[in-house]
Amino acid sequence: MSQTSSPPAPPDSETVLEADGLTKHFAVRKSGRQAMTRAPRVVHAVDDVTLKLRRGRVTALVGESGSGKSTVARLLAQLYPRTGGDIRLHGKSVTVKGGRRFRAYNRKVQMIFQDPFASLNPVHTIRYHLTRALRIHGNAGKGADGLQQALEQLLERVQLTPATRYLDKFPHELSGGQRQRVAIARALAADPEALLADEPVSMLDVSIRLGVLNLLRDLKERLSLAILYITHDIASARYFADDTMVMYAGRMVEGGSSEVVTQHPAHPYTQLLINSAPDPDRILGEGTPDDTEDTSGGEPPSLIDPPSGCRFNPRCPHAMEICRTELPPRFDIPVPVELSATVGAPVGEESPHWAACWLFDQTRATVPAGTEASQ
Ligand SMILES: Nc1ncnc2c1ncn2[C@@H]1O[C@H](COP(=O)(O)OP(=O)(O)OP(=O)(O)O)[C@@H](O)[C@H]1O
Repeated sequence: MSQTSSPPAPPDSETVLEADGLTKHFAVRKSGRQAMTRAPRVVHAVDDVTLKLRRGRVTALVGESGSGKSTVARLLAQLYPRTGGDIRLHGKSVTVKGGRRFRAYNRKVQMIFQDPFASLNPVHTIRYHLTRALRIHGNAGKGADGLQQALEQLLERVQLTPATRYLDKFPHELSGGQRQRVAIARALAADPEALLADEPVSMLDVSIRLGVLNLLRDLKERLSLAILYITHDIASARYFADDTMVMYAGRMVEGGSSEVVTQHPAHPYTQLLINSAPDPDRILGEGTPDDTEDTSGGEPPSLIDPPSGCRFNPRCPHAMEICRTELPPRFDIPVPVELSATVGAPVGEESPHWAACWLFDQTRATVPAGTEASQ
């Protein structure tokens, strides 16, 4: 399988959407006597997540089930209020709760969900769904001809041609891949700058996943979209994403260029993910969506009472005393010489590879065997 062919982000690559210290705690409902006696408890779904989505680039957010990926996407889409942190669109802080301001934000930032069948109303045709989206966002053109032209252009953009073959069909008359293309077309009706794609191919038949990812990549290039690609499958991140961020138990643990993160994983959790999903060709036709789930090497912790220090420490083969008590900051990791041309210079103030892991604290102990690949 070929890897993503995008060049490194140029230093001036424009940040469309960014999260800074994003945090979301869900209140846990207490029942009966608990309500009288216990202090309020929360699920630490997302803690201190910082990321940037840039024009014309795909950023993958990878992690096992329950790590907080969907919550990050929903926070970025302003579907949930956040507990803390900031969301900036073109550098301006935005908090919207609904109404006109939400619609204006939503015009720039669109979300695509995992299950295209659930996101399309079965009683309405594709024409209805797309017309509604075009009208809401003021892109329906002038008169009946303008609308028809806009509808056909949308379906052509997602490679459903001739458009007239699909416009008057109902969702159940389309295949899963075609439905997901319609869901993408509906998102494009807003003419967005950022797309938040929450596991956009994991419910599709393996034979058509690659086609949908290639379509998203094509749209990224033609429309200069900033795309967040959420997945369990780190192999597909290497194929599809320019940059990859790894999440564990609500926190970001590693990030950088996809090539370096997937070929020279630094954080022991990323190494575990890669070792349990070793076949980069699986996306092309082997296995099922559930195969991508990593369940090896222990269980993720409770997010109601997460471990202190590094949240991965109870599962980590290299855990040291400090890992149990102190939260690791991000440490920059040198890019291997053979990849430095591909990965390019750091973008702005950012490192092309970092890990939140005490193993990479140069002022401390030597790096243990098995983690030296990216040193
Ligand atoms: N509305 C909610 N109320 C309470 N807890 C929630 C809510 N939504 C998510 N959570 C919890 O937050 C944590 C993160 O969930 P999230 O769905 O963001 O993870 P994920 O990485 O996207 O998982 P998956 O890949 O299974 O979708 C989980 O422990 C989940 O149970």
